[in-house]
Order: sequence, then structure tokens, then C-alpha cells
Amino acid sequence: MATAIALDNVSFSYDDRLILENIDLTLDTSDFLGIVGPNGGGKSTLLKMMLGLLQPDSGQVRVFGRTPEQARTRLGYVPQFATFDSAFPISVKDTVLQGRLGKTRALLGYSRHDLEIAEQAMREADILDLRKHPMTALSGGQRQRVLIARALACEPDVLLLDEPTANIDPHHGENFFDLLHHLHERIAIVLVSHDVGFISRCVTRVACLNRTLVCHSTSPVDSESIKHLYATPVSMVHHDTCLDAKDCL
Ligand SMILES: Nc1ncnc2c1ncn2[C@@H]1O[C@H](COP(=O)(O)OP(=O)(O)OP(=O)(O)O)[C@@H](O)[C@H]1O
Repeated sequence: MATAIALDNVSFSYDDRLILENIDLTLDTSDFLGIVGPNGGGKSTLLKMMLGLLQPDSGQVRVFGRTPEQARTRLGYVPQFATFDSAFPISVKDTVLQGRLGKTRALLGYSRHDLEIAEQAMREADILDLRKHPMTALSGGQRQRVLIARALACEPDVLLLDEPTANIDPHHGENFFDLLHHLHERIAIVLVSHDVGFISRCVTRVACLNRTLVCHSTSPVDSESIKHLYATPVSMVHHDTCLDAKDCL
């Protein structure tokens, strides 16, 4: 099995506050890894480490055997939050085409191939009918699906998703589940979510993070085992924002 992402003894602090401590984690190319854990436990920070947006204080991150910066075009990223400037009303299609930057000769403009890839990504994310709309005119759930399409437009080998279902209604949640299931046939996925039901249906492995990677299960996951994983790190690592497992679900 080929390794897509490897973290070796990674630690990271914001100022003097230790956020990630001695993290060892391997993502294989066939994995669909769910990352759960309490608020502020470091999940988004961990994804930013994988992307090379933050540098570890110690330890090493490798993506397909290279630095995250060198391998970034192989990663598709759906951030937890994204803002769009109403004074600069970029369209859905142009937002999705941004996923081609780094893959295309952008100075020469987008090629026919780029346009086809972007259209396919919009079709997969079920937003093709919105392509001419400005981003500022979309609902939260629609924006989230545009960000997923943008991540797909870079034809990633690994998709990193940070709370992608937060604004998605049950109907689109079901479509989204089917989409991820389908994508997992060709790419590895890392999914950060508090949506225990969604995680337990989707993932093949689950890791639980609260500063340290407390649990790293390789056995089959269901919602009960994930709830148990939430409870374990909260009781093991004191956390200012989440002292009780019930608050995390
Ligand atoms: N830019 C920053 N500067 C300083 N501290 C930060 C910064 N970004 C995040 N933090 C802090 O780092 C900690 C981990 O944040 P992170 O966003 O990784 O947690 P998370 O597990 O994704 O949380 P949530 O489940 O609430 O989204 C939090 O205490 C947060 O306040």
C-alpha cells in the first residue's frame, strides 16, 4: 500500500500554546480517514500542517515522499470557513476554475481541458446550474459545494475536508455522502467532522485528536465507537473549551 501523507513526531504551537504534540499519522492512498475530537483540539491545524500552510516546530510532514509545498498540487482542500468580497463578485465558475491554478499555464488563460475539468467538478458537486451566479449570492450550503468542486478541479490524489457538512441540508447531505463514496474509489480522503453519524457511514479509519492523537483506530467504525473515542481524549487531556464529552457532540 502506498503512503500518501506521513506525519512523524510532529509538534506545533501557536505562540507558546502547544496545539499538536508528537503526532504520528500515516494516510495510505486507499484510506478514508475521519478525524474527530473536541472543539479546539487541533483538527484544522493538523490539516494545515498536511498542506504546508503551517510548519511544524519539530518533526516532519511528507506528502507522497516530498514536502507538502512540493506536493501541494496533489492535494484538494475544502476549508472550514471561506469569505468572499461583495465588492469583487467572483462567479461560481471562476471560483471552481481557481482549482486549476498550479495545474495549468495560468498566464495563457484556462485551456479547453481546464474548462472541461471544472465543468465535471461542478457536475459532481451538483452545482452546474449555479455556475453563473456570484459567490456572494449563494447560501452557506451552496458555497460549501462550490468549494468542494474547486478542490475536485485540481484533480487531487488526496482530498482534505474540514467540516464539509456543516451547512448541508439532509437531501444534499445524502448526495454528498454518495459523492464522497464515489470519489474514494479513486482518491484518499481525510474528513474532519463533528457529524458522528456521517463519519461513521463514510470512513474506513478514524483518528481522535485533542492535542495528542489519542486514538487511532483501524478497526471498523460505528457511531457508538466514535462517541467512545470523543469521550476518551476529553477525559485524558484537560481542555479549556470542552470539559465534558457531551459538549463535543
Ligand atoms: N491563527 C491562530 N493563532 C492563534 N491560535 C490559533 C490560531 N488558529 C487556531 N488557534 C488555536 O489553536 C487551537 C486549535 O484550533 P483548531 O482550529 O485547529 O481546532 P479544531 O479542532 O479544528 O476546532 P473546531 O472543532 O472548533 O473547529 C484552538 O485553541 C485555537 O484557538
